[in-house]
Amino acid sequence: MELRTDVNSVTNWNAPLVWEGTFDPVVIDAIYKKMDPRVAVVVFAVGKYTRFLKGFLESGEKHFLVDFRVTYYIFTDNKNAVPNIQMGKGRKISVIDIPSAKRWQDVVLGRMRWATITIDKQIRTEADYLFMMDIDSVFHNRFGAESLSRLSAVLHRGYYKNTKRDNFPYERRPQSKAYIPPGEGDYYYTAAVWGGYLEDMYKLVRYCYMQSEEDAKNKIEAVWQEESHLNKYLLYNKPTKVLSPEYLWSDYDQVPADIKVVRISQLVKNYAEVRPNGGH
Ligand SMILES: CC(=O)N[C@H]1[C@@H](OP(=O)(O)OP(=O)(O)OC[C@H]2O[C@@H](n3ccc(=O)[nH]c3=O)[C@H](O)[C@@H]2O)O[C@H](CO)[C@H](O)[C@@H]1O
Ligand SMILES: [Mn+2]
Repeated sequence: MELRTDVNSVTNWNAPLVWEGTFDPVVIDAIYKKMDPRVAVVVFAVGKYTRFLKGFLESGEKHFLVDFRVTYYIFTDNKNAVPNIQMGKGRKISVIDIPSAKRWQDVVLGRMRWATITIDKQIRTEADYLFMMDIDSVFHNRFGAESLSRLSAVLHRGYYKNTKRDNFPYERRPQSKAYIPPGEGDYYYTAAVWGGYLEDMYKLVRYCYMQSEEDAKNKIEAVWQEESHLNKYLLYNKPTKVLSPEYLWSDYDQVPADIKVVRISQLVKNYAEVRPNGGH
C-alpha cells in the first residue's frame, strides 16, 4: 500500500493526524473489532431539524463503523418524527425526549446539558465510545475504526490550511470562560463531530456545559457556543487523534485536492427557515 506524503500525518504532540492514505482500513478495523466496542452516537433533532434524521441515519448505516455495534441516541422534542430505518446487525436507535427551545443557541448549548444528564442516567452503562455529531449532514464514504481513540477531534474545514493561529475564530473576550489569548492554539476544531472513550467524552461534554453555565451567569455567550469551549479544552488537553476535514466537509465548499475522500458532508440549509429564531 502506497502511503501519502503530501499531508502532515502527525501533530506536534505526536498524535496521529488521519487522512485517506495514511492507514490501512482492513488492518485498523480488525484491530478494533477484536475489542468489539459499543459506540454511542449522540445527535439532536429539535424543531425542524428532524427533517435531517432520515438522510443522516440511512447514510450512517452504509458508512459509519460498519459491522461495529452502534447506538444512535436521538434527542428530540418530536418522537413521532423519528423515521423507521432499516438497521444493521447490532445497531439500534434510542430516542430521548427533550423540550423544544425558542433560540437555536439554546439547542446547541443545551446539547452539552442534555448529553451530560443522559450519559449519567443511561449511556454510561451502554457504551465504550461516544461521538457527538450535528444532524444536518450525510455520510458519503467510510468513517471507520481509524477515527477511534481516547479523544478524537476533527479539523474545521475552514481553517486547516492557510489560517494562522491568531486568526482562528476562538473566543477572544477575556470575560468568557472560553477565552484563548493571542499567540496560543494548535488547530481550530469543529464541534460538529467529536468522539472518544465514554468517560473522556463525558468529562469534556460536562466541561462545556459547566463553562457555558458560568458564562451565562456572567451574561456572556461564547462566540461559537460549545465549539468555543471545546477548542479551549483541547488546547490544554490535547486530543489523542486528530481527524482531517475529510471527517466533516460541507456541501457549501468545493473539495480541494488534498481532500481525497469526503466522509461526512454538512448539507446546505436555509438557516433563516430551519432555525426557530432564524439567522446565524
Ligand atoms: C460544522 C460546524 O462547525 N458546526 C457547528 C456550527 O454549526 P451549524 O451552523 O451547522 O449549526 P446547526 O444549525 O447545525 O446546529 C448544530 C446542531 O444542533 C441541533 N439543532 C440546532 C438548532 C435547532 O433548531 N435544532 C437542532 O436540533 C442539530 O443537531 C444541529 O445539527 O456552529 C454550532 C454552534 O454555533 C455548533 O458548534 C456546530 O457544531
Ligand atoms: Mn450543523
